[in-house]
Amino acid sequence: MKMIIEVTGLVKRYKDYTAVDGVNLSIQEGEIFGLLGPNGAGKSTTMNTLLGLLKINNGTVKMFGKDFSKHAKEIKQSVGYVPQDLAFFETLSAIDNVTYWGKLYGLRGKELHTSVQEALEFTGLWDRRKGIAKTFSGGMKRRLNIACAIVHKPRILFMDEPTVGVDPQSRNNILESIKIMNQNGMTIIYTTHYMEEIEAICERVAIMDFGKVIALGSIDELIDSISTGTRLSLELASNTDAAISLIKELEGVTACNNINGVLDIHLEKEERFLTGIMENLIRKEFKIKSMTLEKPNLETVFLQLTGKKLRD
Ligand SMILES: Nc1ncnc2c1ncn2[C@@H]1O[C@H](COP(=O)(O)OP(=O)(O)OP(=O)(O)O)[C@@H](O)[C@H]1O
Repeated sequence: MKMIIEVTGLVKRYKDYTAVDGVNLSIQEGEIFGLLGPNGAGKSTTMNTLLGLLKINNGTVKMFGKDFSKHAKEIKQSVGYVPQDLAFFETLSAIDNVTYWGKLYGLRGKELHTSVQEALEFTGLWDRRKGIAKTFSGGMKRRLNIACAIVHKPRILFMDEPTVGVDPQSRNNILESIKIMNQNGMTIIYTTHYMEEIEAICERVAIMDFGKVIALGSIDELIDSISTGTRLSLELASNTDAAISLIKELEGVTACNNINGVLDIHLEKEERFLTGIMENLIRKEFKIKSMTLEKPNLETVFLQLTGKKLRD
């Protein structure tokens, strides 16, 4: 697998405060790589150092196999950036904004014209190309932000929380377009504190907290790495306490408590333990009124590693 970004021992300090503290990352060409972490974890700072927007205090960054500090100008030609804050001119039209960014990246003439049209078509803004940016809805502004970032057809696209403040439909549109860009060969680095977005689009993820990468791998690998299993909430028609005695004895059950009349059951990971509980309850003629199942996810991984929730 070809590494398109290699980061070693990255440190970034703001005066005395260490915002990025010895980060190592290897990002493969063609993947959608997620940087997940709570507010202030150091995701944007990491991204901004990789983009050369912030000077690093220590460590090395290589992109396309080249040392960033020596080949910054050349590398930047093949990199795009969708910043967290909207980065276009409010008083210009969509087409003028994207053309401006295309020119900044050195596009001219027919190539510029075609690339601008493609970027606006891809983001669904071609029909509104003459509209002034400040009159656009939140979702359209986010899409314009993306169009400006991809006009020069970068090989790597950094996206810093590109769905902040958009409605669910626009969010889904943005996530779908990221998948299409990726299928067309673009490597995407995506930061968010929404675990659901990472689960929807990313192949691998680095979880950050206090400037450090505390876990790195595919979503399945990270979930497999923790001991927390499935949690089952079960409401029975009657005989809840009798059910507790039964369930506690079953294989794979690590805890079973009565919380306000609802059974809170913690299970080891395998599916067969859940089947075992159901079979036993039915055999003993317990009547189930309702049940919910909570499988471990990236939030659980974060909780187990740090003792806190992603969005605390
Ligand atoms: N210019 C700055 N000067 C001083 N401290 C800063 C500066 N920028 C960021 N920080 C601090 O560095 C830490 C990491 O910030 P950063 O923006 O990288 O986090 P983040 O994970 O991207 O958070 P968010 O999800 O809120 O964007 C925070 O504690 C933040 O307050």
